[in-house]
Amino acid sequence: MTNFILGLDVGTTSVKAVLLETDSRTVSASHALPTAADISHDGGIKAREQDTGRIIDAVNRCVGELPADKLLRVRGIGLSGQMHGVLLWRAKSGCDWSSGDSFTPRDTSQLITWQDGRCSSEFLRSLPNPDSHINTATGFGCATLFWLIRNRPEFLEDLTVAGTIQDYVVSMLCGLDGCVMTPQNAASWGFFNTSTNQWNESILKAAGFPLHLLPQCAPSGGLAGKTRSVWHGIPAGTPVGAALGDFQCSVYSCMSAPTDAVLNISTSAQLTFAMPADFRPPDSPDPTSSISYFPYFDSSYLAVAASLNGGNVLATFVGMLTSWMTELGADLTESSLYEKLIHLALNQESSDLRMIPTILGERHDPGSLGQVTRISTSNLSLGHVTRALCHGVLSNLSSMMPAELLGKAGVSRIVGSGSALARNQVFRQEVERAFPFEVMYGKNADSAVGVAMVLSDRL
Ligand SMILES: Nc1ncnc2c1ncn2[C@@H]1O[C@H](COP(=O)(O)OP(=O)(O)O)[C@@H](O)[C@H]1O
Ligand SMILES: O=C(CO)[C@@H](O)[C@H](O)[C@H](O)[C@H](O)COP(=O)(O)O
Repeated sequence: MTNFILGLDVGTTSVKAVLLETDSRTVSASHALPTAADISHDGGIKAREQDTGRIIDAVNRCVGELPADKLLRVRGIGLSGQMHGVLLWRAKSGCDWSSGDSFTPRDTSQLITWQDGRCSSEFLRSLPNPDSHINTATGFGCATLFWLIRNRPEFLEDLTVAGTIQDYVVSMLCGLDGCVMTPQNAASWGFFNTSTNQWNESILKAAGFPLHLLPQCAPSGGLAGKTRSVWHGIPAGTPVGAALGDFQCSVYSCMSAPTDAVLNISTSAQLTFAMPADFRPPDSPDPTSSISYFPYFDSSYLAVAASLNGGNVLATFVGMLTSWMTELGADLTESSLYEKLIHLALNQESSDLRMIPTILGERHDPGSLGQVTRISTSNLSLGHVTRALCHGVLSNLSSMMPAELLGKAGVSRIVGSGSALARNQVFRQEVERAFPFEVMYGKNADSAVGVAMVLSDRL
């Protein structure tokens, strides 16, 4: 009888769930749901937070949509999700299982995400130098926790455990008292040395960081525990993998040769290729470099241009138009707006309007925000603007990781993944124009499939 692995990706915009057949390694069922979890804040500290209850509600609904007979035959659960972010919860009371075969969050904070901008450059300069090759940026878990200790110490009083949102789900499913984190997610928090796979404990301690909030480290691809209860029909005692990074899992789902680069566009965007097996990163970070080296599996690394400005650029434009239309008394759903904008931009093959769409800055250059230039009377249509936005996202990525660099690394093909790329043909056209390589689009190429494959390969 066929068995399945459940793969779940808790993204910034949506939750994706897939059932992967263990024998054939094919996707048998899948479902995605938006989390609609953003909490609005007015200016001030540039906070970007999400409501934990809404995210978990989307996770539960998404899994609940999968075929019940197949959920009974799930033999392993893998989670990936948005990296860098942090939420806190109270040990032993982080969730409530009393409603039956699913859980709801109880004593938790909101999720402070990778898009958070509260750590200014001045604040980051006040932090100790890490013993890590990865530079600490705003939105990184350890930087956010430092900010909370210094600015909102009361926030940490009753909450005793910290992790990413995907680590939280794993802990709740397994009924763990603490948090288990893989190097993939730990590296994304900063102050973690990927050569020794250890936190910078002495550096953090000397700077007054609450060491008890550092998760325990587990290998990427290893197990965190077993489900403590039946969950949507999935039997109690089912093995659960320690959570992985969404970026590494999207690569796992579709990189089939060392000559492949992977381009993922979801809320953010990443262009990446695998470093040779013997590559070891430098001892210290280069804060001005647009390329970083993130741990993959078994001491290997991926070189990545991780852009903060991907599908969210278009989502912000759609959000802006929606609110303008509301103010003007018109009404159009977001999905029909996407459809119309994409259609209009496809009819506008190119534009002389120039958009630098870095509305969140970039980690290597946080001060460089978006710009629009070459505005004329003839390039103000929605087709021009949408085309220029999509072109700008790809130009920015190709400036962070130029084609020549990819060529020198031996790349001969780009594999596309992520739903923003899959759903937007204008993005796909711009990828093909930005890079002189064959571009192919992975079928089912995304993080939920990747994390299920990892578990299936390693269980
Ligand atoms: N109806 C739509 N048509 C085309 N693109 C869309 C649509 N809705 C959302 N998107 C794009 O998808 C992006 C989110 O992709 P998703 O894979 O859900 O993100 P994440 O994995 O970060 O949660 C948005 O930022 C937006 O660019
Ligand atoms: O910075 C990196 C990797 O270094 C990020 O891109 C990482 O993948 C994060 O998880 C994303 O920013 C969030 O992912 P997504 O929701 O945009 O898919």
